[in-house]
Amino acid sequence: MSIRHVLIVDDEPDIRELLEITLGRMGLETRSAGDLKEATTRLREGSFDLCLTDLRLPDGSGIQLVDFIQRQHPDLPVAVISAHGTMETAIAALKAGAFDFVAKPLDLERLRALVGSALRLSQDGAPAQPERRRQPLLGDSPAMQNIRETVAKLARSQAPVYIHGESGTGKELIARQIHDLGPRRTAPFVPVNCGAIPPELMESEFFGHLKGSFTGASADRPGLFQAADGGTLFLDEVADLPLAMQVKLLRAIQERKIRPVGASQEIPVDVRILSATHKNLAAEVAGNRFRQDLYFRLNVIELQAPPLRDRVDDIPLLAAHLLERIAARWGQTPLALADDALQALQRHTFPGNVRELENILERAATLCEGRTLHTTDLHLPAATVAGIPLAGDDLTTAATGDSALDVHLANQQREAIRRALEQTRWNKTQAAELLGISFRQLRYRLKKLGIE
Ligand SMILES: Nc1ncnc2c1ncn2[C@@H]1O[C@H](COP(=O)(O)OP(=O)(O)OP(=O)(O)O)[C@@H](O)[C@H]1O
Repeated sequence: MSIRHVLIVDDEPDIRELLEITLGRMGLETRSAGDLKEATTRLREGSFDLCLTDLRLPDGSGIQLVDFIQRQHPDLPVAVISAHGTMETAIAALKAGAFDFVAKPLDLERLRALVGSALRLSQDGAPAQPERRRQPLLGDSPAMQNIRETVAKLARSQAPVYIHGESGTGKELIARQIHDLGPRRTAPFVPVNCGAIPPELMESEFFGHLKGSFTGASADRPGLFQAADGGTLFLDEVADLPLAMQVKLLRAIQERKIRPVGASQEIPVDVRILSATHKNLAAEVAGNRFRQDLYFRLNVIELQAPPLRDRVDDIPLLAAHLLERIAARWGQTPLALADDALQALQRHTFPGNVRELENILERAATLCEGRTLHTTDLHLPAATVAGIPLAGDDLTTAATGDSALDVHLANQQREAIRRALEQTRWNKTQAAELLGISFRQLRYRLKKLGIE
């Protein structure tokens, strides 16, 4: 491989020398600059594979350099060196697009790991995992444009990102994009639904186990951390982790080491952690259901996935894309969406967000006889069709009133739920998914509407 070049920016000669020696021993060529002005000159003169900059420079801040590199040399990864106790500035640098940060006094092992990852980032043209076609994160609304820009910046960093948003808003898709656009893209992206693992199997699922370590452990088995080594572990529904597991997870993240069940030795792992939940994690912390120390670890950077009802302008594009996806699955040409149907969709409140839109279109495409979907094909709630917006997702409030419209709406809901339950042979989890609502919402509605 050709020699890689690193630009070191620090005003302290001792630190510059330490970095030059450490990186030199890694076989890297270094150039140094003592301030912002010199750094920009060096950047103009030569081409680099990595820039390491101090955050405090005599003529400005390292964040200014991060900004400059983002604009002028977008393919160059930049990592920042922060003085001890200036976590906030380090996070600001990550948000500005820095790849990672190391704290002073420098931990050389950590520095070497950082440089290794950064150089993978600057290696041109590393393809994403080949077997999976990347799904785009669609939407032209300002909120989605903002998310895409932030995702592109966060992809270059190593920071943990916590994605908050309602069910079906695209949290997993956002996490995948962060992985796919970053230096870890050639390694696995491993999503795990923390709420779906039985508590007694959790430790073994995350950390693996050795043969014979418990009844049923008939062979050595690697865990999710090993599966994601070099890549990204996406902890979906992270609020559902039991407290005992939260302690173990925090340790694994802090130490960057895990111990498989039944093993006596710890093994090092290199995993970037992304997490998400539809719950309010801060409230979970306040209610003592989620450990504050783990919350701070996961939530270095927070991203909000906006609900679909707050970006109705995205619905036409999303609907067209989803209809194409459905048609491709069936080997057919996509159905068209009539104006009346589009308008009805834009009035709907989408408690299940993009996933609900997908389900509505899939159901409509299955049942529709022609090549164009009209409002009636969508089976939306009567109030939506009639243009009567109902607050939030709670259509069930309608069932408590006495008016003819209330009764009519309650009947409509009862019918839709019954149909979904029949279609899924009374599997409530699947029925909820089909209806684009959460399991809890379905249970609540069943009770409220008196469905046995
Ligand atoms: N902006 C988007 N562009 C294209 N497809 C999207 C977008 N947002 C969501 N989707 C699609 O909607 C579906 C749900 O998305 P995803 O699973 O990422 O949501 P989620 O927020 O993780 O859901 P949950 O909270 O239930 O786990 C997926 O099929 C995804 O591809």
